[in-house]
Parts: sequence; structure tokens; C-alpha cells
Amino acid sequence: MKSNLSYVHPNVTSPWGTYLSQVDRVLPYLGHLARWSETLKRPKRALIVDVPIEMDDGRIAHFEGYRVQHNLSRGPGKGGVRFHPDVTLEEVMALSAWMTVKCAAVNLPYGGAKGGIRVDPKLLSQKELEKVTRRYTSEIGVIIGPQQDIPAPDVNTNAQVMAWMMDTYSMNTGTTSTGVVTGKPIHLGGSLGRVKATGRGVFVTGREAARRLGMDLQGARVAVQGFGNVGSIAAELLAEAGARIVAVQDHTGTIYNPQGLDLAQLIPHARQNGVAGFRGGERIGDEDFWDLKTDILIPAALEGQITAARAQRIQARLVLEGANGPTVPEADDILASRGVLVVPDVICNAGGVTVSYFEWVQDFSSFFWDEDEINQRLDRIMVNALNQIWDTSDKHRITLRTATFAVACERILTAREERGLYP
Ligand SMILES: NC(=O)C1=CN([C@@H]2O[C@H](COP(=O)(O)OP(=O)(O)OC[C@H]3O[C@@H](n4cnc5c(N)ncnc54)[C@H](O)[C@@H]3O)[C@@H](O)[C@H]2O)C=CC1
Ligand SMILES: O=C(O)CCC(=O)C(=O)O
Repeated sequence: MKSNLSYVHPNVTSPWGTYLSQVDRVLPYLGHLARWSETLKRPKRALIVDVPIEMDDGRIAHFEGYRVQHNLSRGPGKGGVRFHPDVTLEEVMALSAWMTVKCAAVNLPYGGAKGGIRVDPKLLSQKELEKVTRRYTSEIGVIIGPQQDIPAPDVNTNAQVMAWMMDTYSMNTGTTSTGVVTGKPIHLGGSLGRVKATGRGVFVTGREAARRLGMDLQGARVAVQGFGNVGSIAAELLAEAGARIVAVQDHTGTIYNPQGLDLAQLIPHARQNGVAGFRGGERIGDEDFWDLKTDILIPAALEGQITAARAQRIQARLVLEGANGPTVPEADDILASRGVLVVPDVICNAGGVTVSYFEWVQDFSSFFWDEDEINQRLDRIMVNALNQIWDTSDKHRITLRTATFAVACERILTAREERGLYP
């Protein structure tokens, strides 16, 4: 891991450090394209913005916002916006870089970008949240647009936030620009299937990986960390396929039921209160989550959750990375040496951006598809991408993560080489 950038100081477990180490691992498989690899280690553009708003009590509060466009070689930037009190520039850089790799892995005509505001939205009123969103959108308005960079939901953002972003951008440009963001409400140019798309993609890649491992989903024990958009939908679809969701952890705590949690009751409960306090399971210590006897583990919260120490304890045979960057490099090695198969974030959670792409295409053509068509196309794209990654993994005897980087980085750097360097 090496960064020649003066403005970040990554370490081996920070998100940008993790990403750099993942790039280093793919270099031997890039052939002559490796000479362009420094491109992958530098974001093309990073914008830091001040977001001042008047709070409900009359105070003026300032929040720090970011939008990073990591790479635009294959198309406009694409990637979500995160509202979280711990967001940093370095984290957004890593998240934007993983978007570059992810979009190329499923062969979408996009580069990678990501945004964030360092704010705890739970401490804001709805009015304050709207003001923060609108001011942030105006500030990053100089670099986003339907052909430049298209934001979408991520942690703590949703269709309502996307509606405000679309409206602010449209007001500032004097257009109705539905294509400037994806993940919008359906009647504002949103796509059927987008809300569930990331969780569905986790399910599809998990189904395929389980088949290859000879693991029956019927009765398989599943533990899920993070029970928001991605984790709850992945759990729901796995349960529909016969799996038992035995443990769920979110920021409020961890609950466990070896017979399987009742998701029809848990999901609405968690939406209101978090999972803690749910009566259909036993409350266990958060750290005990990592020792549970399960077949499938789904990290679907934040980065850096699977540390080296936790990787030694994980009992599952299959890890489905719903979250971005949940596994640090040393933990990756430990899981591989213990025979635990990891379906990496850059393919596992690519269902969301794939349906975002469908939304963007539908917005341009003003012709909307039905949900079955969307889900079928999503399934096909994910399965084809995973098959190619699996073949690459078998050919070079490398992990699925390095294989995904190999497939994606070849596409990214080929585009870079074909476009050339001169203005
Ligand atoms: N929403 C999307 O379409 C996509 C999201 N992702 C990734 O999936 C992950 C989750 O995103 P969403 O479900 O959209 O967010 P969300 O905001 O809907 O849910 C986040 C969940 O993580 C939990 N959480 C937060 N901190 C935690 C902690 N310290 N320990 C345990 N749980 C914790 C929260 O309680 C919540 O249940 C993130 O890594 C995100 O980048 C990846 C691809 C697309
Ligand atoms: O839907 C999108 O455009 C991006 C989703 C996202 O932020 C991600 O895949 O991490």
C-alpha cells in the first residue's frame, strides 16, 4: 500500500488504505495495462464544500460535504451520497473508487463517484434535513449533471433526499432534470425495483455462490450485520428462498434466534426502533455476533467491520459483502486461508447501481419498464458478470475480489489507454 497523495494518510485498515492494497494485488494480472495503474490510485477530482444552514432554533450550523469523482474514463461519474457523522474525504475517496471498479465489473457505461455530508441526520428535523440536502446539491452542482455525475442513495439517504436533490438541481439549471440522480420516487422518474435492487443483487450472487459451493439455501443459517435498505432486503429474499435468518445486528444491538427470526415482524420494528427490543429473539452482545454458527454472513453496514481478529472467529462458509469495504486486507487473507468464500462488495452489491443505470436510461427515453423486466435484466447482468469473474478466479487461482478487480481494471485501463492522455 502506497499513496503519493499529500492530502490523505491512509493506514492498512482505513478505507482508502484497503482500496490501495486491493489495487496492488491486481497489478500482476493486468499485463501491459499495469503501466496505467497509478490512474487507479488517484481520484480525478475531489470537491469539499461548506454547507451552512439555519437550524430550527435560529442558529447557523455548518456541515462539511464532499463529492469525489474517482474515474470518468468509461462514462459519467456514478455513486451514492452518504449522510453520517463520521464521513471523511478519505472515506468518500475509497467509496468512489469502489464505484469505479463496481460499474466496470458489471460493464455499466459509468465511471465512479461518491458523495457525503458529515452530519448525523437523526439529530436534524425534516426541515433541516431538506435544507442541508438542498444546499449541498447547489454546492456540488458545479460538477454533477445527467451526463457528468449522477448521485444516488447510500447510508441514511433515500428517495425523498433524491427528490430534493433533483428539484434543487432542476431549479438551478432551469430544466426538469430527472436524470441527475437515481433512486428517486417512482412518480418523479424513479424506477420500479430500485429500492430492493441492492439487496436483490446480494441475493442473486449469494444464490449462485451457494450453488457452486453445493450449499442448499433451504434451511441455511444466515447472520446479517446492518438491517437497513441492503441488509433487510437481502435477508427477506434469502428467507423467501428457505434460509433461516438467525441473527441480525444494527447500530442499536444484536438479536439472535436459532429457529429463525420472523422478518414480517422484525422489519417494521427495526424501521421504527432498530432491532434492539425485538421480542422475537434473544438479545446478545454485539461482539458475540462474530462467533455464531452460521452458513452465510452478510456484512451490510459500514466499512472495516471484518477485522483480522473477527475473521479468525467467523463460522460461516460464505460471506456476501452487501456493505462497501467491510473486510480489511489481512482479514481477506485469513478468510481465504480458512476456506471461507467471500463474494466481494464490488460485485455482490452491484445490483443497486445496475438498476440505477436502468432508471437513468428510462429517464432519458421517458419509457418505463415493468418490475418483472427490471428484475430479470438485473438477474441476468449479475449472473453473467459473476460467471466471468469466477472464470478469471479459476484461471489465475485468485480470490473473487482480485478476480473482480482484474476484470474491472482491464476495462477501466483499456478505456484510459484508448482515450489517451492529451487534452
Ligand atoms: N443503498 C444502496 O443502494 C447501496 C448501499 N451499499 C452499501 O450497503 C451498506 C448499507 O447501506 P444501506 O443499507 O443503504 O444503509 P441504511 O442507512 O439503509 O442502513 C444502514 C444499516 O447499518 C446499521 N449500522 C450502522 N452502523 C452500524 C454499526 N456500527 N454496527 C452495526 N450496524 C450498523 C444501521 O443501523 C442500519 O441498519 C453501506 O456500506 C452502503 O455503502 C452498497 C451498494 C448500494
Ligand atoms: O445506485 C447508485 O448509483 C450507486 C449506489 C452506491 O452508492 C453503491 O453501489 O455503493
